[in-house]
Amino acid sequence: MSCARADALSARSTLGRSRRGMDARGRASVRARAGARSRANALVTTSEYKVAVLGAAGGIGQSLSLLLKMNPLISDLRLYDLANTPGVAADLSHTNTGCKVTGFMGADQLEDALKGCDLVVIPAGVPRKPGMTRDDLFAINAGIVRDLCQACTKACPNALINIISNPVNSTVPIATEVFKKAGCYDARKIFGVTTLDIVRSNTFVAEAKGLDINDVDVPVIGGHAGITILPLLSQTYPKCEFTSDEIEKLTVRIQNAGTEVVEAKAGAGSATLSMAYAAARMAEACLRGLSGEPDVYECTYVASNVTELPFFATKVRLGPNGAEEVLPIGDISAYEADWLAKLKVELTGSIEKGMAFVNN
Ligand SMILES: NC(=O)C1=CN([C@@H]2O[C@H](COP(=O)(O)OP(=O)(O)OC[C@H]3O[C@@H](n4cnc5c(N)ncnc54)[C@H](O)[C@@H]3O)[C@@H](O)[C@H]2O)C=CC1
Ligand SMILES: O=C([O-])CC(=O)C(=O)O
Repeated sequence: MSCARADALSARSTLGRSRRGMDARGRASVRARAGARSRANALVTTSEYKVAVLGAAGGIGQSLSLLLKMNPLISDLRLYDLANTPGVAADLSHTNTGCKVTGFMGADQLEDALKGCDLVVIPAGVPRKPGMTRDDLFAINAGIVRDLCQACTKACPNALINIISNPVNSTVPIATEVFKKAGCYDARKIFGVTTLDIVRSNTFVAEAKGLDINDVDVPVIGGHAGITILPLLSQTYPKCEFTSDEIEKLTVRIQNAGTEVVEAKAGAGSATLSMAYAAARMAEACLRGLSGEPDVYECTYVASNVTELPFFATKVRLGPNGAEEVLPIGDISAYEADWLAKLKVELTGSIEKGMAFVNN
């Protein structure tokens, strides 16, 4: 499939972009109200996914858990954190959606939270404060992601893993090495969640060009930190003409958008609401792929042969086994090629740092 075709499909097929995701929820709720038992049963057989959120009591975790509780593809939602999950779970359990929610608290309950899960979403860890880079979080978050992934290798070795905890450029290699060591690594199942970069790019481009936000799709490749975030404005769908000034301003804004939020929050953390929204979209795409729905695409940071780097974010086709196909970068402009050369140097260092953390 050509990249342009994949862009077009992706633009129509995911939660954030789409009226389609909202329609699916609407349809599920109408069915429930009508009490159409046989149709509801048919729905249940294809919608019984078990999902765990690790770090569920945090800024991202709580909003994300609410969005996942509203997703008709999920029947069983497990909320794990070091503290406060009983309260978050009790609160969410009062919402009248067809999904069971259970809180798990403390390391003793981690494996119970994970048992039988199809998808594990990990926003556990500390966020940035003004003046910090994402790599400054490595000292704390690397160990958190390693330990949580070790528990996944025991309790749900076949689950898809969506890693949000920063620095994503290093935490995905960490997760990979943990699964390799445990003898249950499947490159198709570990994802760094870079969806927020796509969500932001689509928003900023739609605003700048006066486009319908529901129609815009900007692929973002590379990684998820500063200059490793590379929006491919030359591949914007629908096709758009940008001046060089627009390209420079949009690219730099997208690369620094996380910092824009960190500074606006002035010490109270980083993006949580937009991140929860983006993570819910990625989780839904993974589940739709698992369910056998064709043509589900997202840009995400995965094990990749697209460049000489072992991990790289490009558009990926999601299916019953996870990342069924990692799509190539496609044609890019000279401006983008310049950034690509620079980002590879930084990304290589972050990947090596993550791998060394587990192996040395
Ligand atoms: N991939 C992306 O695009 C983005 C990633 N992030 C990252 O997400 C992470 C979480 O951010 P926030 O939710 O704002 O932070 P937060 O501090 O509000 O929440 C983090 C939660 O993780 C929990 N936690 C810490 N250690 C844990 C462990 N061992 N097991 C289970 N839970 C544990 C904490 O108790 C807390 O509830 C940060 O690393 C942040 O940098 C944030 C925004 C975007
Ligand atoms: O900037 C941060 O620290 C959080 C993040 O990854 C983002 O918002 O993209």
